[in-house]
Order: sequence, then C-alpha cells, then structure tokens
Amino acid sequence: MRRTERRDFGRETGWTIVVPVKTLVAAKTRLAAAAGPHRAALAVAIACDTVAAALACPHVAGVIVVTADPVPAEALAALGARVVADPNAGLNAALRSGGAEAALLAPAGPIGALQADLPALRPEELSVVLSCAADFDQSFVPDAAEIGTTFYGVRPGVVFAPRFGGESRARHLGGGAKEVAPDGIPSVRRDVDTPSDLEEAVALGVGPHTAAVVRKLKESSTWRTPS
Ligand SMILES: Nc1nc2c(ncn2[C@@H]2O[C@H](COP(=O)(O)OP(=O)(O)OP(=O)(O)O)[C@@H](O)[C@H]2O)c(=O)[nH]1
Ligand SMILES: C=C(OP(=O)(O)O)C(=O)O
Repeated sequence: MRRTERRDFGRETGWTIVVPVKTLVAAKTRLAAAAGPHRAALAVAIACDTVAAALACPHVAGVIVVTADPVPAEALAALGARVVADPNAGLNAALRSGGAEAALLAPAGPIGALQADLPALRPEELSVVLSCAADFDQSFVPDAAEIGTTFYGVRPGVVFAPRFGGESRARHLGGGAKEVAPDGIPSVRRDVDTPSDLEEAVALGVGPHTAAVVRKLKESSTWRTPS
C-alpha cells in the first residue's frame, strides 16, 4: 500500500489523529437504498472531508488512516494522511493498530481516534475538543444521538483503548473516559449513518467532497428527502 505523508508528525505536543475507514464494499450500508450507485463515492467523499478538516486543525500534528481499501487509501493519502494497513480484526483493532503507529511516530504526543463519517467537521470545533481533551487521561465526544462516540483520545503515555461500536458512549464512560461535550461543537458530533443524518450534516455545512456527491445524489431517483 502506498504510504504518503505531508505532515512530519514533528510537533510533539500536537495530536496524532487515527481515522478508521472500512472497505468500500462494506461501507455506509445504512445509506445504501438512498445513495444507490453513489454509495461508495459518498463514503470516500465523507472520509475526505473529515480528514481534510482534521489536517487543517492547528492542534493536529498528523492523521493516520487505517484501511484495507486502496481507493480511500489513495484519496486520503493525497490529502496528506499517512495510510497504514488494516489488520482486518474489526474496528477497535484497526484503531489500536493506528494508535501503535502514532506512538512510534510521535511518542510524546497525545493520540485520538476520530470516526471517518463527519463530513461537516470544522477545524476550529475540533480544536475546542482537543483543548478540552488535553486535560484528561482519557476522554471522548458522544455522537449527536448520545449513543455512540465520534472522538476518543488519550494523553501521552496513557494506554490507547478505544471502545467504539454500537452503544460506545456507555462503554467509554465505563472505561473511565471523561465525556467532553461542550456547547458549540455540532460538527464534531454529527456523524452520518442515515439519510436524515446526511440532511443534518448538509444543514450544518458539509465539505466540498461531500457537497459534490450530494448534488448528484439529489438529482438521482434513489434519493428521497427523509421525513
Ligand atoms: N479500518 C476499519 N474501519 C472500520 C471498520 N469497521 C468500521 N470502520 C469505520 O468505523 C466508523 C464507523 O463504522 P460503522 O458505523 O460501523 O460503518 P459505516 O460504514 O460508517 O456505516 P454502516 O455500514 O451503515 O454501519 C467508520 O469510520 C468506518 O469506516 C474496520 O473493520 N476497519
Ligand atoms: C461505531 C460507532 O458509530 P456508528 O456505528 O454510529 O457509526 C460508535 O459510535 O461507536
């Protein structure tokens, strides 16, 4: 797999952010009916806007993408992410693998896991989260539904133990992570799994990759405005 890197991971106090990206054949299944032939392009576009916003955040030293799929790998490497192979043992194993790479690249820096489905992500809102997270050994941001998690992070030297999947808010709380949910971070919490999530992200303002696919989607016969 091609490994490209435009950041030097050299800002030792900056965060290294690990972003997991599923293979396209398995991605965004809850959007399959609505997205029709645009599902894979939408998954790549959403990941691109997420990673571009993370790379534009001044608190971020670098982004590591963990994926087994060469298509998002190439698109995200072109944006400046370092891409590492997925161990193919599930989401948290993929994140731990990215976390191990982060610890090698920037041993003195904090490490975060960020979901790849945050197309409205704003660098300044991620900055608010990373500033708050720096005060705690382990912390997380709940998703907009307050069931899942969009971000999990650890201070330098703390074991990186993400517990994503399903009702992960409760698992992160149970694992001792501090919940970080200040006002003013809607873009960090707006993950996109369903058509109505996508409408909410569009209302917040999605990045250019997602906006281009959404334009095509809305002209297609599969898309229905969620009630
Ligand atoms: N590298 C990697 N990423 C994963 C894996 N499973 C899930 N992800 C990523 O984890 C995040 C949450 O994934 P899910 O909600 O399970 O999947 P999704 O593709 O977003 O949506 P659905 O197919 O509708 O469940 C997304 O960023 C996915 O790309 C995995 O096994 N490996
Ligand atoms: C994996 C998760 O998210 P979702 O399935 O909602 O994308 C999670 O919130 O832990």
